[in-house]
Amino acid sequence: MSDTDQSIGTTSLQIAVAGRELLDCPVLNKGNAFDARERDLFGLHGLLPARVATLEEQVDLARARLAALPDNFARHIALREIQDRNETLFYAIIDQALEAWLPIIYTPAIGRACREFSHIWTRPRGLFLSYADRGRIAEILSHPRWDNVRVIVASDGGSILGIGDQGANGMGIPIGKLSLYTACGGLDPARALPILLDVGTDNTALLEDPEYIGWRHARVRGADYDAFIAEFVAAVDARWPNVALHWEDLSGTDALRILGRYRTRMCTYNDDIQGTAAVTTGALLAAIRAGAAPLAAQRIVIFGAGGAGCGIADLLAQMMVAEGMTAEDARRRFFMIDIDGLVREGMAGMTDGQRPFAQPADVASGWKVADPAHVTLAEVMANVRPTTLIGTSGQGGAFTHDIVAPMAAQSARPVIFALSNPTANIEAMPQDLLEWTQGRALIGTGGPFAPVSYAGTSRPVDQINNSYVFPGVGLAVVVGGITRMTDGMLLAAAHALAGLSPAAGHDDAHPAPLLPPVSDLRLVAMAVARAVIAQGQAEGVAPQAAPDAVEAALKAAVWTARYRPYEKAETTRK
Ligand SMILES: O=C([O-])CC(=O)C(=O)O
Ligand SMILES: [Mg+2]
Repeated sequence: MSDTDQSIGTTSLQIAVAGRELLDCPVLNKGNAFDARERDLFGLHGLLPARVATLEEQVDLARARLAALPDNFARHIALREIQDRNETLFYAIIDQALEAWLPIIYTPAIGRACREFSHIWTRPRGLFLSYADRGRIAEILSHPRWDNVRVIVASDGGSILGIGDQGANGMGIPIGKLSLYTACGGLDPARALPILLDVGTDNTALLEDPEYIGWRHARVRGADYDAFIAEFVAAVDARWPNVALHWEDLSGTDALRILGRYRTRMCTYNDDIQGTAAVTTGALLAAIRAGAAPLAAQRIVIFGAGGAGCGIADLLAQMMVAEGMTAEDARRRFFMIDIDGLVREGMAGMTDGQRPFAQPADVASGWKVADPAHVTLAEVMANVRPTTLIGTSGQGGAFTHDIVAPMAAQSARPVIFALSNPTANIEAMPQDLLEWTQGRALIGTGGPFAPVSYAGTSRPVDQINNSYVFPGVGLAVVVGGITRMTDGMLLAAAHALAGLSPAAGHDDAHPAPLLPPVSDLRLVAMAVARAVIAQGQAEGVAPQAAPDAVEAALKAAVWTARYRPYEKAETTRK
């Protein structure tokens, strides 16, 4: 298969398979849109009905069928089946109306799709590498089918969205994230590889489900788990030296440990930690432009001190330092709350990600608290009087009226980002947040919400989702030849995102969103990619290239959902 010149619609692809094998290959299949010439060339006569359809006709028909289905879960399943049959058609369906389709192919529908993955799974996609396969990972990866892979999303299903351990059912997420790499970042689907590292599960409902598709075993942990990951990473690195290895939805401590271990050795990043941090940082920058307290005056409470919470604190602190604060002063601005309450020095079980943000052991000595050994969110809120409250806890409804309302009394524009996903796990509903703060809060959520009305105005709800960042990062790696993902590049992504914010001219009469709309995610991915490549060049982790050349390469790399004419490669098998 040759690369195509996207600017010339007629550039053809050299195809080395034919007949039924061609129809069974989702990245090449056109269904009944193969024309007479191609039916001749590839031996498709008889395998397809006589009428030759266009992509547009296929899209219209599919959209009508999808519209007739009872709900978005049914649409998710149907779309995934289309994707497994014909990827071009799948992306053409969701093209043009990303805002409408994202909640169906991704969050929140994907939450239920993961819970029920064993029951809706029909065809193989990507790779399931189970612990029982250890010792032969390199062999499995060696299949020529994967020769063109440039971006891998890998999960062990340990902490899917806000819904916890889903074992092998977590495969829904690598598949979904890679769909967004293509839909938003223009990644050629032939270069995408979703991987589920099946190390067992501790989810008893799954272990007891006779239909469970995964390796029926308690989750492997500790040194055995790390050795399995090490074998996987070494095999990936040897097979694809320039691949982007994206980790997703590992449990918090595994996520931080693995990222720390490998990020200096290869181009690898963790989306929950770094992607979420970059989008949150970009959104906070935008909120500050819209009237939130300036960075130097921010006090930030983060409820949920796992990978995402720690990643957000880390990147925000780096931004504060970049703007002139000392590292010590910056760290003290954060109040992280985990299962054991406010994270303080000397606490048992503190993770490496939490340690820099531990408050002094006696921080609460002058506060009124019920149990000094466990300082709660409500107690922190009452005593710290934060300007920003961020939820990464997975605990639906944790931000109650009593937690939130006092913020409005203390700051003109409190910032509240309730990021947990899917909808049942969100810390507070946007409508409530606005009402409890008399419409003054600058709010954001992790998933999609319809605009909410407050005092006669309709207010869009910003989706502070890492899909504003990772598609652009992937594009940067593929086009820019990036070899390491640095914090500087994440900050550059955050600034690029804030640069597109509609919020700069915000006033009370004309409330504007913090982030550009989801329908602009392609534009956002381009801006993020540009910024990440420029920063990578400045840091010496990407080859130098003139901005014009980068721009041209970015445009040329973007895959679009249309059928290209096929020619027979020399080696076509019939
Ligand atoms: O997937 C999303 O929508 C955001 C995310 O990474 C998570 O919640 O784990
Ligand atoms: Mg995630």
